Amino acid sequence: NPDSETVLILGGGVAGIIAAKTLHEAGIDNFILIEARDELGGRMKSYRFGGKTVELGANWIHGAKPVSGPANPIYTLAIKHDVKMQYNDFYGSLSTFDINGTADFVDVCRKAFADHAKLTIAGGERLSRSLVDLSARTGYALMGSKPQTHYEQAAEYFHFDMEYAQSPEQSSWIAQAMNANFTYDFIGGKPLKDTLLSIDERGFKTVVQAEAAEFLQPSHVMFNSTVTDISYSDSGVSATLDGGRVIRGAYALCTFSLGVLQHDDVRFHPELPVYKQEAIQSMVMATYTKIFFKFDRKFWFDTEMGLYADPERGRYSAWQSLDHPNFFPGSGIIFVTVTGIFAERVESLPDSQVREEAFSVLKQMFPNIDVPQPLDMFFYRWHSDPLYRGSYSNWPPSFFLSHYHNLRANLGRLYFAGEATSLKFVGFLHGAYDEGLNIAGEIIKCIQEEDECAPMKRVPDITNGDGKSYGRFNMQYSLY
Ligand SMILES: Cc1cc2nc3c(=O)[nH]c(=O)nc-3n(C[C@H](O)[C@H](O)[C@H](O)COP(=O)(O)OP(=O)(O)OC[C@H]3O[C@@H](n4cnc5c(N)ncnc54)[C@H](O)[C@@H]3O)c2cc1C
Repeated sequence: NPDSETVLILGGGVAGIIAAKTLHEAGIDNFILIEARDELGGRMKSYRFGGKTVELGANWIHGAKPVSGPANPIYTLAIKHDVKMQYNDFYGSLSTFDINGTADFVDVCRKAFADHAKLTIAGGERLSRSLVDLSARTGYALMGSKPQTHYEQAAEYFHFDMEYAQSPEQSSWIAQAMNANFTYDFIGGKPLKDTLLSIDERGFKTVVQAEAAEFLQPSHVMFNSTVTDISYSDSGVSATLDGGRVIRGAYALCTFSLGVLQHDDVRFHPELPVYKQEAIQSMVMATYTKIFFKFDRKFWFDTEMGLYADPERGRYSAWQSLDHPNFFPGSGIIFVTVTGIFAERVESLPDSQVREEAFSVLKQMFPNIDVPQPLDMFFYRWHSDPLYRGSYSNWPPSFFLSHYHNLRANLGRLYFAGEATSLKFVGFLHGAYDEGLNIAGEIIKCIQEEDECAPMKRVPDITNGDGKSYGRFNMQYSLY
């Protein structure tokens, strides 16, 4: 067993790897990284499909090289490790369809792009004036954007849900504005979508696997080790593995996804305090699912993206061609992305039904073509996987800044990090990176400077603030 000074890093995704690197660079090498799977990378998960490497999880570097600030650290690592990337003209290279085939509503999409920019700018202004949060739906309506037609709804879906994996009514306006402001450059009031797609045959995960190979020793990592229980106190932390083995450390950093924490896949001893549980259950673990198809030939659009307006908002709407000169020409691969509740529905269906439903959409998009049967189809069930329970976090309007502090706060020597604990970049790879770095920094302070071991900010009771104090009422129904 490791000695009592060991730092346990629970989870080998971006946050865990960057935390390990940060400890190493501070001269702390007695850490042990515990990972359930047999490789590092977490939600950077590649898969051989149709003769190519496709990405089931993260695929894009969003806001790679903002003019206004430092480069996205994932971009910096991708350059360092020579990961092959390609600019993805998500909004500019677009063909549009409806149930009767080609339908030109590119102008509607341009307006949706502008409306999304207005939402972001106005949300940023609310934030700087400390105005109360509202839903992005309310924000859109106040900006005059009220999608009615299937085209308007599909266009809004493409610009909003495809980023946050949930609808505007389910999403915080302020968090959306923060996310977009800190990730993308705004030039002339328009966000510059500086988005790169990894097309590396080694998989996008190379970004962190190659980085880890530079400093991780085999003795630092335990693969195929699923944590079932975490016991914590002011004097140490221990993790119990599936099978009963107990690993003890002086500190631990839990980087398991928000979904894992929400579903009690790991039990905590003592039970997590009520304020922590409230924070965990108040953030949302959204689902974003890519359904890959392989055909014997390409029969679809020549643009990078295809947007289909179904009468049901978000039903197999967003298609992306990988059989494109910029990506995998000649591959016969196309994928459709579904999000939110619809993605959870798709996960619950047998593969054959999903294949049939999506295939019938393709037939509607191309009524004049004898659409061939796909040779293969694949999608990953993120929502049901007990190692993730969803794809990434989305901040709902009922999540307050104090919840964020509580989600992130340490409990004695147990610390938390991951994309979900990032204020500026929630949901993103670079959010996970930033938090691996920040929280490792907290642990380092604690180890190296005894008096710096102060608890991180938390708010035990989140109360109604200005203008929202209802006064005291005697409730007719009472627990006590
Ligand atoms: C479909 C999809 C698309 C995405 N697209 C993008 C994108 O294009 N760009 C972008 O920036 N971000 C994207 N993301 C988000 C990005 O992948 C995440 O923000 C990031 O990878 C999270 O890293 P993490 O270290 O916080 O968590 P994780 O990667 O989840 O790491 C946690 C680790 O803990 C392990 N683990 C879990 N439970 C246990 C247990 N009980 N015992 C032991 N180990 C356990 C897991 O296996 C995992 O390796 C996407 C995510 C998904 C799923």
